[in-house]
Amino acid sequence: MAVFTPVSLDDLSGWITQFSLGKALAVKGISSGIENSNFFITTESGEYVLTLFEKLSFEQLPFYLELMRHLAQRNVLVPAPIPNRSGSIINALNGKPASIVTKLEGAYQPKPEPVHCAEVGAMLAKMHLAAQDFGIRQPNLRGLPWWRETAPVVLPYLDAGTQQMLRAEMQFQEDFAASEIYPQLPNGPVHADLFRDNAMFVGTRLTGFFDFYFAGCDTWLFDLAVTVNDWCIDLATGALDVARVQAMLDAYHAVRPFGAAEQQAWSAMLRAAALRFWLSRLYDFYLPRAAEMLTPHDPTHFERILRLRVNGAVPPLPGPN
Ligand SMILES: Nc1ncnc2c1ncn2[C@@H]1O[C@H](COP(=O)(O)OP(=O)(O)OP(=O)(O)O)[C@@H](O)[C@H]1O
Ligand SMILES: N[C@@H](CCO)C(=O)O
Repeated sequence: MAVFTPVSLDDLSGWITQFSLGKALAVKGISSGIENSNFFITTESGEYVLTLFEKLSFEQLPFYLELMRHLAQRNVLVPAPIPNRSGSIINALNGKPASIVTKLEGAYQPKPEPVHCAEVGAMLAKMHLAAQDFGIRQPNLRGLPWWRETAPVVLPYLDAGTQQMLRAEMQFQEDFAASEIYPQLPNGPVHADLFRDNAMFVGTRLTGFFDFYFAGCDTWLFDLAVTVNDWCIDLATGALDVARVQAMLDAYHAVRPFGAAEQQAWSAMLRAAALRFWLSRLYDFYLPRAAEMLTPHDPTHFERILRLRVNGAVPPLPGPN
């Protein structure tokens, strides 16, 4: 259920006149997604996606939507927000902030192969470079300060052995963040949630990344680690698939070569990326919030991934050219 605020063709017909998109012809609710109300809309000028933001406010939205506009203008494959005739990309509809963005072609790839991972790696590097001069700064709101707040809240729900693992990983990440390596890692605006269901493909051609609503400023390597931990694993076990990891890392490196500090930080960053989603899934599982938690994601998936990243070897980043 992903339409919390309904929009009729009548509602849309009046509202759309502020855009240069022609008349509204159709509006259809999108059933996936748990954060916002999303619709495919058809106007005389084509197909678009309309989003009504259920939780994010007018003040919070510019970071995400202006980032998408910035990236789209630099040929990074992301949905482009459509401005109204006054240039505004966030406009109230049925009492909620709303935006129209271009519709990406294709579908998400549930079983990515090395060729898909290479496309994603190259575009991710391009995105990091293109976002460097983006003018609005917002930290990753699911970064270390949020882990510090959240770990004590979920700890009481875990058995003693799992509590011990979470405490140990928090300490490891505190030490890593305070190390000499950490400040040497390049950073900037990142997607921070680039799972396989947040990118579209037509065959093996990537058509774009979407769902930027966890974006924030963080290290580029963290973004890559989040991406590798979802795209390049066997979903059943969490084990890394070396061919997919290699394809993604090589393609990223070809666009934006890794530095020495990043090579040293890689294994710790894969752990950080696993910890971040383990914590959010634990929180959503044990402290559900009304309708959005009808089907909470399984936290043990990221607990398994974290154990593997702590105990197993990980393929290294490609070296200097
Ligand atoms: N620009 C786009 N082009 C094509 N399809 C899109 C676009 N934006 C969203 N969609 C479709 O709408 C669905 C829901 O969007 P999204 O995943 O952003 O939902 P959400 O509720 O905002 O977030 P979440 O994934 O966190 O629940 C996507 O799975 C995708 O199929
Ligand atoms: N990608 C997140 C969901 C939030 O977008 C997860 O799998 O836990």
